[in-house]
Amino acid sequence: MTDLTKLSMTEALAGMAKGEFTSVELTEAHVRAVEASRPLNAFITETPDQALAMASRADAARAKGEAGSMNGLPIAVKDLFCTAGFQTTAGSHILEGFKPPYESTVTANLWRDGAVMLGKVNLDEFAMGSSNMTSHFGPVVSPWSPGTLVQRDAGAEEGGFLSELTAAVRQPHPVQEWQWTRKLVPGGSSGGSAAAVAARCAMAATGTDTGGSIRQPASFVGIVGIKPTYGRCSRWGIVAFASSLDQAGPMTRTVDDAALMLGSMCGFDPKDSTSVDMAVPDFRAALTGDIRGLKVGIPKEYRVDGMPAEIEKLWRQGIDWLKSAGAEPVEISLPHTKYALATYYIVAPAECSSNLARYDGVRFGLRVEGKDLKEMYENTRAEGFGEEVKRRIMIGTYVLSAGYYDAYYLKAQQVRTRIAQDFEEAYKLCDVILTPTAPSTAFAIGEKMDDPIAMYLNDVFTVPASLAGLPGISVPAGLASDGLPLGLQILGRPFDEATVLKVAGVLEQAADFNTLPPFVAARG
Ligand SMILES: NC(=O)C[C@H](N)C(=O)O
Repeated sequence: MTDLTKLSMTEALAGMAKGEFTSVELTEAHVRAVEASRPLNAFITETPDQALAMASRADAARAKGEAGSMNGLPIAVKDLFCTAGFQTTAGSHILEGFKPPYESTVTANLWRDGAVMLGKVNLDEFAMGSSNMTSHFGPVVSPWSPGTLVQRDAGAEEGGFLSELTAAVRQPHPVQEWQWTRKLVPGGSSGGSAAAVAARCAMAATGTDTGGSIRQPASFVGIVGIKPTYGRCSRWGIVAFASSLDQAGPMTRTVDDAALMLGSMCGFDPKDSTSVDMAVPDFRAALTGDIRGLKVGIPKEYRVDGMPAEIEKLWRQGIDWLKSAGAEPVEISLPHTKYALATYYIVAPAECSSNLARYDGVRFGLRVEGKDLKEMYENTRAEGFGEEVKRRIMIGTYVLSAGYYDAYYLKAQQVRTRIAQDFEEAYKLCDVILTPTAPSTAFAIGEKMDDPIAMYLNDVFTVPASLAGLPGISVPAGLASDGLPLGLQILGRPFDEATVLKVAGVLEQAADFNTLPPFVAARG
């Protein structure tokens, strides 16, 4: 029988429709893969019982002819989405043990369409980071990290304290252990989502992207990740980081899967005042492969100093691929790009400082007592938040404070408008924009942690579209000379995810990226 964990979601749907296997079988295979992938630390909470119960319901629905668009597909959920009755931590100590009494709209939509929940996956604390290193639950290890599978003879090792008699009757059994030579980050903040999908333990995962959190990890682990237009997916029930930027989106192994899952996740939701009441197109139908005559903008300002030659080369390769498919590259200018990072790292912390004020020890999760109410607040927040979150709360509080508001926050909002106008102008000349997703391949766990600015630079190509609220996708485009994946990013006009996905499909075909991460190749 085929290895069910290697199928794409659309292949699995076809297999289940033909009766080749059931959702329960598909889910069991993934539950085993989740267990085998524990060395990656991708999951904060595994929910195998829930998964199998949902899978049987999906099989029953299929038998009755009531299969939804995601029927029976086992997926992972970033631990930033509230899941009713299941711990939702946001990767933070302050929310440890918090079981929401309600379900986020995005996950509710996925369950409505028959998807199966394998568990909740790790992330940077409150989605603040580009490495998954800021999680209270420890870093996630990328399945691309080099290492070897070691067979250890457990029986023989235990021999030390077994009597000779027991040792004689006991059969030594081999234990498989993965030994890392170097541990790499999966990117972030949706690092657990990225690792789980790349490691073939989840067929897909939900992610969220505030300044690149879906696209950068997708690039680091060689998968597809789309951040839809701001307002396309409901933010209701997603733990808020920066409300004017946060967007949910799918992380998958193919563009077709991304189109399928996005269709299920999005849609108007009256519970989110920024949700846009607009029909959801059939995203899969847009994947025609026909991009003849389409104008692809190449922003000259994205040639940043110090960008490795390899990334530049891959970008050129991407242009050639689209050209041979009949698209027309045009040079465009996004003149305010150089202010995007600084703008983002004022706006996002400002909103975070306000959003995170609610964690006071009274309403959710952790409470650390003190001699009075004020001391209880201080103790709870001092113990509950990690370093990066505290840094952002402090920056945010500073830029919003009297005397600095005009100089920082207001100015940043004005620059944000300029950045959005740059894109408006550019889209008069082109239909989509092609750029690299990230300025490097994955780095080692521990690197850049003492240099926040170096960490923030990861977002240099992703934040401009976030500030402008535009859709963007990262597609795996190849391997760099260090053997690690690199992605290319396609940005589109507001609510034109269909074209973004169509172009992504063409890139996907041209790149034909199908290398398995070493961790998966060793698992067999
Ligand atoms: N949340 C995100 O989109 C990630 C971004 N690197 C940040 O730390 O804000």
